[in-house]
Amino acid sequence: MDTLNNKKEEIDKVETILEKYIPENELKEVKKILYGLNRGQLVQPLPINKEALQIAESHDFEILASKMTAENEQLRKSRIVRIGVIQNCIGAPTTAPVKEQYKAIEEKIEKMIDAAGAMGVNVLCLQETWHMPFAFCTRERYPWVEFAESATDGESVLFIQRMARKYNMVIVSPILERDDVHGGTIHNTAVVVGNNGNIIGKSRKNHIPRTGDFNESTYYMESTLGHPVFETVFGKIGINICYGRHHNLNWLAYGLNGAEIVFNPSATVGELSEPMWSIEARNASMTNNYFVGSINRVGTEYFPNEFTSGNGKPAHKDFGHFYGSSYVSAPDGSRTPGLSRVRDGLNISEVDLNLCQQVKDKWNFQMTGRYEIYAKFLTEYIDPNYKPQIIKDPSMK
Ligand SMILES: NC(=O)NCCC(=O)O
Repeated sequence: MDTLNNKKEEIDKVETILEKYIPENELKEVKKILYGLNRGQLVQPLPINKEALQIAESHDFEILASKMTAENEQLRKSRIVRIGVIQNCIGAPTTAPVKEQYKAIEEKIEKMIDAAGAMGVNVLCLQETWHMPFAFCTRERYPWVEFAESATDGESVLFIQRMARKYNMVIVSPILERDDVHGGTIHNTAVVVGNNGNIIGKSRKNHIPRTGDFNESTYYMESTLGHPVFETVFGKIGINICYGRHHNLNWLAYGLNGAEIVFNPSATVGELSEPMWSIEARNASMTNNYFVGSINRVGTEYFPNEFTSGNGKPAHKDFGHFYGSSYVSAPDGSRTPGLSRVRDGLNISEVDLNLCQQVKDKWNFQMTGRYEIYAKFLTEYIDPNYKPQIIKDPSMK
């Protein structure tokens, strides 16, 4: 069997279908409802230059670009940054030697970063454990743990540092990390590389899934690093890795620590989560008043040995289809179109970070949030003797 990519026919994207079947004037209204408005108008396309288009065309990936604006202020200058998110399928079968698999992905990513560089992207994020297949369904150790690498001088980290330096770009690089200082333990980590190629720090996955084939707790534990926000020359950045997007308090913590952009590098499949994909991160943008870059891998990855999900269904060799659809959502509730469900792609958004404070000043969630009552509630709730506050209708038997 071909262990590389899509075998089943998958639709490319919802946007193409809407554009194909809905008349132009009605489409505008539909888009307003589905994608929201940025300062009273649909999120506008940003012109893509020739160089970036050529790279995308000759290396067979999609490139999208949008623009979201903020009001001009009297005292603060606009803070325009270009955010990029990259999605990709693996580059070689999961049965190829580890080094070969890594190199095949690195080659693709290099071209996509070149295109981001040509478009003047300032802050870029790759998908969850971008340098390897998402093999955590298998529960096998080898060869998958051999992809794990040091967050300071691993092969992919050195590569990303080179690219960051080349394009004066902050790059968030989500990897499988091997922590040699702590007994060679493995973590699901995002390394934050500054625009000078320096390592600013790292964040780790806070919530490890316990659902379906996502057997990740076989490999790594929950982060103990909190909710770090990295202050960079292009804004304050947090990283909420994949399954953390189902946890509202996780999103909240990055917001309370001052994030202006939160990335959600993910690996998730159609049947499990696709209806939730366009809602959760966008909701987090609105309620916490920051931009979110949501990234999901593409393709179907086949593994050599069968595994089960513990749900009575037959054993199988793949997770299902990773549906891509990476997009950026804004604090005002608007969002960009998504990338393809089946192709590699780079989605760029030019944004004004001043929008974060402007939306805070409009909605006042930070003034109306009752953090003290939630803190009290949670303190009581985690007590083993907690009694739920339920008032029962006395007329019920
Ligand atoms: N990678 C990962 O955490 N996936 C879990 C599935 C999901 O959250 O949709």
